[in-house]
Amino acid sequence: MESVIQEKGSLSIHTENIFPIIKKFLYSDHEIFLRELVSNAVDASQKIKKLASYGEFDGELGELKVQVKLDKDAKTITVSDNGVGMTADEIKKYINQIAFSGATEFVEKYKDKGENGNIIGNFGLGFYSAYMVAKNVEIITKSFREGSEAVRWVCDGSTEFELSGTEKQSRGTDIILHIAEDSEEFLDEFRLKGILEKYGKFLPISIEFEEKIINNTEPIWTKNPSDLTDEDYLAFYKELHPFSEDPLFWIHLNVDYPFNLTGVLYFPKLKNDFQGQKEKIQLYSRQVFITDEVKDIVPDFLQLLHGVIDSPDIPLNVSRSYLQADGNVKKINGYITRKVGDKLAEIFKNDRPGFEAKFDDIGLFIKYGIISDEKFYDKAKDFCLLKNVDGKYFTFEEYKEVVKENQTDKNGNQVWLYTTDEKKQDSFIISSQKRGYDVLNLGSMIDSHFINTLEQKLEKVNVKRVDAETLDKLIEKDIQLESILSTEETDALKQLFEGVASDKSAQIQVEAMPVDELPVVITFPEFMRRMMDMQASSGQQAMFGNMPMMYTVSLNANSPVISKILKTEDTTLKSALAKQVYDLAMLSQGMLTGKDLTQFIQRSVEII
Ligand SMILES: Nc1ncnc2c1ncn2[C@@H]1O[C@H](COP(=O)(O)OP(=O)(O)OP(=O)(O)O)[C@@H](O)[C@H]1O
Repeated sequence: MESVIQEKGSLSIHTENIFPIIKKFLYSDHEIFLRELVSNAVDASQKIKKLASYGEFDGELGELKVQVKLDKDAKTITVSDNGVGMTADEIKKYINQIAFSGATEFVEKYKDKGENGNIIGNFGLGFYSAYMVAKNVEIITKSFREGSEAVRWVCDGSTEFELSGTEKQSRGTDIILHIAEDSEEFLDEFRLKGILEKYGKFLPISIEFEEKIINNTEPIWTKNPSDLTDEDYLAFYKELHPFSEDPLFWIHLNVDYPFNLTGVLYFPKLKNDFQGQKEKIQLYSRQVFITDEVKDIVPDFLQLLHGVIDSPDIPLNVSRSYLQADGNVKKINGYITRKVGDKLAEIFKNDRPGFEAKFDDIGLFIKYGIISDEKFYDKAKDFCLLKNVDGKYFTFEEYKEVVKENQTDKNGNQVWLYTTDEKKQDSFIISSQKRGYDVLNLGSMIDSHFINTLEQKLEKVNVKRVDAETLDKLIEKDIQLESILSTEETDALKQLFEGVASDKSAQIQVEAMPVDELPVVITFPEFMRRMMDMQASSGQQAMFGNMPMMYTVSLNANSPVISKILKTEDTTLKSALAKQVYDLAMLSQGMLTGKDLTQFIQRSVEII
C-alpha cells in the first residue's frame, strides 16, 4: 500500500542554537578569531584595490593598512581597515545572514574581469568566530560608495542585533570585540603579537600592531623566480628559520593548472636526529598561515624539507580524512614529488661534483623517496648515488659496470657488497678487497630498507654485507676448494668446537676455505640480519624483537692452525687452543663480552 505521507520542504535552522555551536566546534583553537578578522580586513583592502583597478572606485586609495589595537582597560580588541566598508544593506546581507559569504559573491561577480581570487574568505563563517572570545561585537563601518552613511551594528551573541546610523569620517571598517571573561587571556599584547606573527607574517596588506608593521607583504614565493637572486632565497630562509644553517638548495614551486600552488621548498643540511626536524614546512592559503602539519599534502619522504607552500585549493577547515581523499591534495602531492625529482636530476646533470658533495646530506631524501614512491624511483634511479669505502660515487648503472668482472656469481647474478660499519667490519672489508671486490658504504639508518628496494628493483643483483658469509660463499664461483680433512676429522673438529662454544645455539660448520683465511670466521646471514636492522630502524618490536642475532661459525678445514689443533694430543691444551681461536673470531665481530672476554685475556697473558 502506498503511504499517504508525502511532503517536500526545506529544513530550518534555529539560529539560537548556532552560537554555542560556533563557539565550541567551529575551530578547535580559539586564537583563530584574530586570523579570521584580520583576513576579512585584508580582503576588504584587496577589494578596494581591485575596484580601483577596474575603474569602479576613483577616490583616493591612500595607504592601505590593517590596524589591530588592544585596550586593556576597556577590555576590547579592535581590528580596523580602510577597505571597502559596508552599507547597511550589505551588513544585512553579509553579516546578518550567517554563512552567506560576500567573498564568494565578489569572486563570482568579477570573474570575467580575470578575478584570480586574491580573496581569502569563502565559508561566510569567519566573522562569527569572534564570538569564540567576545561577549559583544560592534561593527562600525562606512562604505566606499559615494554618499554612504556610516553604520553601527551590535550583537551580544544572541539572535538579536541592532543596526543604526553613526559617525565615521573615513572609509572602512572597525570591528570591536568586547572580550568575554573566560577569554581575557587574549587581552595581552604578547599573546596578540604572537598570534599575529604566527598567522599574518606574510599577509599581502600591512598589519600594524603597537605602531609596528608585523608582516612582509611580498614574501618571495609570490614573486617571479627570474626576479630573484640566491641571496633573496637565503635571506628568506633565514626569515623562516633564523637559527638554521644555510640550506643546500631550493625549489621554487609555481603552478596554476590544474590547481593553484606556489611556494619555495628548501633542502636543509640534516642533522642526525632527523625525526625532530619534521613540521618545518608551513602551509599558507593566500598568504595566511594555516598550519605546519603538512602530512597529507607533502609526500612523506619530503617532510624533512623546509619552506612554504601556498595554495588556495587545499581545503582548510575540514577533517583529515577528507583531506586525504581530496583530488587536489593528491595532485599536489604528485606535483611536488615530480618537481623535486626534476630539480635533483638537473643538479646531477649540470653539476655532478656539486651533487656528489651534497650527496651525504640529500642521500637520505633520495633514498627515502626511492623506498616510498614508485614514481620518484623512476626518476631517481638515474641520479641516486652509491658511495664505496674509498669515497667514490657511482650511479646504479655505473656500479654495475664496476663490479661486473669480479662480482658476478656462477648463476650470472651480480653480488654487491657493503659495510654498515667500516671500523667494525674492517677485516672483512680487507679480505674482500684482496679478492678485487668493491665494498659500498651503506651504514645509515635508512640503508637496510634502501638495499631491500634495490634488490627488488634491479634485476640480477644481490646485495650482501661483507660478513654475511665466508669469502667463498659471499660470491659463489664455479671453482670449489677441496677440504684436506677426512670425514672423521671433520666430525671430530665440529665436536671439539661445539664443546668449547659458550653459546650452545651457535651454528657450527666446517668449510674448505683458502689456506690463508682465518681458522674460524663468524658471519651473519644477510636476510635475517637485514630484517632485524630494518625493524630496529623503524622502531618496531614485532617478529624478531626478542630473538638473539643469528650467526654462523665456520671452521676453515684448510687452515694450518686447525690442522695443528686437530693433531694436538693433550686434550686440555687442545680445548684451550680451540677456545682461543673461537674467541678470536668472536672478538673480531665485537661479540666477546663478560666472562668469556675476561677469561680470554687471562688465557692470552698466560700463553705469552
Ligand atoms: N572588515 C570587513 N570589511 C568589509 N566587509 C566585511 C568585513 N568583514 C566581513 N565583511 C563581509 O562579511 C562577509 C562575511 O564575512 P565572514 O568572515 O563571515 O565570511 P567570509 O570572509 O566570506 O568567509 P570565511 O568564513 O572564510 O571567513 C564577507 O564576505 C564580507 O563581505
